[in-house]
Amino acid sequence: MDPCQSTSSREEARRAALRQEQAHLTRLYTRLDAVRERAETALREAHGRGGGGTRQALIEREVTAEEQARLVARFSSVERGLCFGRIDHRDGESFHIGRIGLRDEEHEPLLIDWRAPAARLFYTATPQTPGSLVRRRHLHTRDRTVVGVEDEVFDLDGLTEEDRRTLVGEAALLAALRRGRTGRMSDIVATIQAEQDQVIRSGLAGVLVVQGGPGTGKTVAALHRAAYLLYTHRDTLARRGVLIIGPNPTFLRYIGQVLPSLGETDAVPATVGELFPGVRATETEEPSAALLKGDPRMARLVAEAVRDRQRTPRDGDGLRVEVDDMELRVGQDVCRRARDRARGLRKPHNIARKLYVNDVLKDLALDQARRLGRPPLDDEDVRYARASLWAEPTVRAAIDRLWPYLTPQRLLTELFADPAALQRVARRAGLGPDEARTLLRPATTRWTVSDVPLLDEAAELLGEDDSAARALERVAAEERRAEERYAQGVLELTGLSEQGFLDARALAERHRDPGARLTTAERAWADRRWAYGHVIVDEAQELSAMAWRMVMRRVPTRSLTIVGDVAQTSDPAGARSWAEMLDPYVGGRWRETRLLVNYRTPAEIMEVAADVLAEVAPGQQPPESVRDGGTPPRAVRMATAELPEGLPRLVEAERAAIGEGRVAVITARSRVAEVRAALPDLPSGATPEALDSPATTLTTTEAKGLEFDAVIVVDPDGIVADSPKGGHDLYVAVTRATRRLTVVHHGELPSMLGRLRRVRG
Ligand SMILES: Nc1ncnc2c1ncn2[C@@H]1O[C@H](COP(=O)(O)OP(=O)(O)OP(=O)(O)O)[C@@H](O)[C@H]1O
Repeated sequence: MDPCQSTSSREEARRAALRQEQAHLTRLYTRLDAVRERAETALREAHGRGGGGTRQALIEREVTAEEQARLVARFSSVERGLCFGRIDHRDGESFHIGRIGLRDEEHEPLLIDWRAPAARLFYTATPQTPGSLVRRRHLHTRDRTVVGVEDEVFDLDGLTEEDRRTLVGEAALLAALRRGRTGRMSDIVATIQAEQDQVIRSGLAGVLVVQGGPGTGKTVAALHRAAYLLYTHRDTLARRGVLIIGPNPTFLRYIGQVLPSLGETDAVPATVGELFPGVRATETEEPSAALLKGDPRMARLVAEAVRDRQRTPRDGDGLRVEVDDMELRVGQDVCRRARDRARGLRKPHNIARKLYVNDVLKDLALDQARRLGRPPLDDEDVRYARASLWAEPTVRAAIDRLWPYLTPQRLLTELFADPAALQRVARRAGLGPDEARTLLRPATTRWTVSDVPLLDEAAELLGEDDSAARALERVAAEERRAEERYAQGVLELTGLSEQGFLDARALAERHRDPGARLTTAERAWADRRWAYGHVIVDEAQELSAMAWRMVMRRVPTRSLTIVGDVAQTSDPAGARSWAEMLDPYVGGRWRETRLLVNYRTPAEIMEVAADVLAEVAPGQQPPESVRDGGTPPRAVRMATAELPEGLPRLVEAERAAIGEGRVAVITARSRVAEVRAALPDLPSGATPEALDSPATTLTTTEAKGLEFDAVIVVDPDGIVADSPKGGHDLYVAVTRATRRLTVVHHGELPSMLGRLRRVRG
């Protein structure tokens, strides 16, 4: 802003800038309406063409319909905030920046996609390093109207006379940060900061770790990175998909709108508890069990559990089976040899089982022939006899006892419910008797989040007998190649290959059968062995060593973005350092970016959080707040007996204080029942309504990654005492607030919260 401008000339400048930008915005929306209309018409026509015609016509119609539907969805998703910025270059060229790229009828650019290289300076230019920019302008719009503009001038002399007259200044970022929370994370395309831009546009290959304190925009930057990578590497990533791992279902709902609002739908969100198809675990373990189940020694335990199911008969007589009133026998030594031979294959248990079964069946067949007085069997006779013996339920049952076909679920359910087997297997895996007892539980217990990596580990070691499927797949692969060659021809004919939305393989896949019409996300979701093109792990500090083993199997290319804060680790099996977690997989070949500015929590609250951090993780640096908050954070003393009356009163007062925003009451897992009883009308953090309600109750675990206008933390001592990482949980809890923080305590206020202003309840 030009300091010499008087108030009235500033107002005049503002109005002129608004008029200028409104004219361009109107043009943009007119163009958006036109391209959307065209896509809708094309879609209607494609649907209207009926089912007849040649194969070529059928494929063309399919291509058109799918692509036009995709375009309609994309154009509709960018309606809000279509254009949010403009950059002016020294050579007089100027570009408007928006959610998507648009060109006019003459193919001249009207709007540059925020992810395109031409938009980069909008995010990275600073007064020290402006590049070729003379000005950056932020546009504030409501529906299709420009309601504000804000300029940063890098070179006043570089502006034209008219531009100088329309200079306007106002902090776009701070305006965005002060907005009341809606219960859903919003995109930040308009205000991405330079340090975040580096994260977003970092290359696809390799492992990028984004370490940063609470509120530094790690999550939001990672989501924009997903959108950027999908835009820049669409060919690879649209086919293989991007997996986004978050700490719990509420968090995934919280971030769920960001990518669709950026026009991207190819990402697959999941918690660790959902990564094993067919199991959807949400419950967590007691800290001691969670710690043990996350320990890398569990990989050995699972391996030993599998070996334990590859047995030889205990009876010195070997295997004895009744078939047609005759007892057949196979000696113990023969069974042992068959077992050793099958193990020697070094194949998964269920695959190696075939060899074992064949060996034992052969000996049973020989024994049967001997007992029936038949002449020696040739190979053909053996094959026949084996097949008919395998059809006998008694034979199957006997062999199953020695080398059963196992699913991961069966293996672990039976292991955890069998004290003797657990002790035996644990001893062989190097675990102590007490540790084995920690794992013991009834067979009816539901799967927990910590069980899921163990199921995945078991699935790797057990394998599936898919030889028949593989034979079919070989035939299908040849057919597929022929279809792709054909589809490539169609794409070239329709010109769609140039637009880059679809490639021959994707087209051939979609056309082949109804199953293939599933989206990438749907196919990936159902397939445990799906290899993603890129994986983003949020709140990554919470993942145990066993969970990392599972995640790494999902991304053999090791193209990952790992987002987290080791100072916020609350899972007992979580990370103490990134090196400890990552080195086993990439041997030191990972790059780290640190985000240092807190965009969420006002400075007054962050000072309190910094005291907590100094106590629980000395040496860790808290991030610096970008803004002051006004309301000093406070402590309210309330006896436990007063909670039923005092808490609802407090929640009401906070709601009144913040107006439109959201209130959260956060407490320890051990206190949450009591707190929920005092606030029966509030939904709990684990329910789908939690985010849409004006107020909610959460445990510290459920509050991970979320934010609220006002936060009431109940019983800080209880939070600290609740688990070995309780201090870190308290740090998480006090850093969830965007405006107001209240701590409710019944005893003495912990000294690390001494900075809070004490008030009466
Ligand atoms: N450049 C930005 N412009 C506008 N808002 C931003 C920007 N960067 C971050 N924010 C906002 O700051 C808040 C915190 O961001 P985010 O949740 O991504 O932080 P985080 O580092 O993941 O935090 P935590 O570790 O505590 O979960 C969000 O409301 C986010 O939208």
